Amino acid sequence: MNQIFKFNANRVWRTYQGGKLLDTIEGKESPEDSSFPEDWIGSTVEARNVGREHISEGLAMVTGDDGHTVPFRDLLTQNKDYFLGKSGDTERTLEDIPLVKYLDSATRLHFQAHPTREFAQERLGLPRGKTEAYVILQTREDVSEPYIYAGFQRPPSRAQLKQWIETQDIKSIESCFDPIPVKPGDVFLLPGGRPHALGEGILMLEIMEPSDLAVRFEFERCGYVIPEQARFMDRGIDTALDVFDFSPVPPEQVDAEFRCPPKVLSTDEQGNTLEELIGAKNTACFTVRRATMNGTFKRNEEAFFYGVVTQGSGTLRIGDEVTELKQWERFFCPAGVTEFEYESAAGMSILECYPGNT
Ligand SMILES: O=P(O)(O)OC[C@H]1O[C@@H](O)[C@@H](O)[C@@H](O)[C@@H]1O
Repeated sequence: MNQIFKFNANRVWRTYQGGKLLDTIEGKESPEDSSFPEDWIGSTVEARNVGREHISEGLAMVTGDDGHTVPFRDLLTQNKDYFLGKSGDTERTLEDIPLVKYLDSATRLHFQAHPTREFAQERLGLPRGKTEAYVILQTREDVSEPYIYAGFQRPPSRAQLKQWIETQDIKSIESCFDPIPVKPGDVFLLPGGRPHALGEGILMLEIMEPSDLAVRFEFERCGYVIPEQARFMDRGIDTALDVFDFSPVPPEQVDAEFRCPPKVLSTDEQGNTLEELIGAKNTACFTVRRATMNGTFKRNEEAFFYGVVTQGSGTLRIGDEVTELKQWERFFCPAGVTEFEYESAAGMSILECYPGNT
């Protein structure tokens, strides 16, 4: 079996529309927006889609040498030591594996907030919350000012928000936010608790804690009504309101709070560069780096990671094993692979998504 696992598309049903660009990437004949706007890359997490419990979606499947198709996470648990490795002296578990998605929005998403890890553990009895990061890859040409909403610039009181949610006064809810402009290359970290909504026309790589927990406080978008059970994580509105971080993020603090300027970790005379996009100073939940190369780029890494080719093409070599990499392809590199080499004559850029420091 190859040491590097490549993944096929793994589209997941969501409450909003999008995915035309993902169809195009997959080479579909008539790309179109649909209720499958996300591709969960090598996912070890099952989607929570109320009303579709009879369908298992989210988990990535891989085919072993014996021809059997199994969930990728089953394969990982068969040899955790090799695939997941350790953090210091502590063995890594499935809960350390970030969930990585392509997300391609055709419409603005409904307003939502995700629990922090502490909230998930203390209040929901679940191991992980959903702090998430966005790496913007493309925006649609017909959307002139692509944006996201994040954090309350003008926070309402808890009682006020409760009333607006109950009466679905979306205009008032929206007035708490300013659109934050986004462009390809931008990186954001959205800690659990921060209310947000992604704008229309954005293709991004989303990296998050491995869960599918959301408080959805806008109940109808583009004709689709979110079922009651799916609004407040199957709890009441008061528990849902406890998820929110009401502290203000005034306009002049938005960048410092959410934007993550890349930090160059290393660069060489060939033009190979390794950057940290999300690191320990941003969150303990996961780490994201960008490797950009021209020619041969030798790498040493102790931790496992998901790699996503966002530009160009080339190869990844581990000893004699050579894996071809084309734009948009995605793969998993086990912790047991500590030395590898990227090679690209025409240039290639890879986003590498690692576990965090916890
Ligand atoms: O799960 P629904 O409500 O369709 O939301 C869809 C998406 O919202 C975004 O803000 C992210 O949190 C995604 O990870 C999530 O999948």
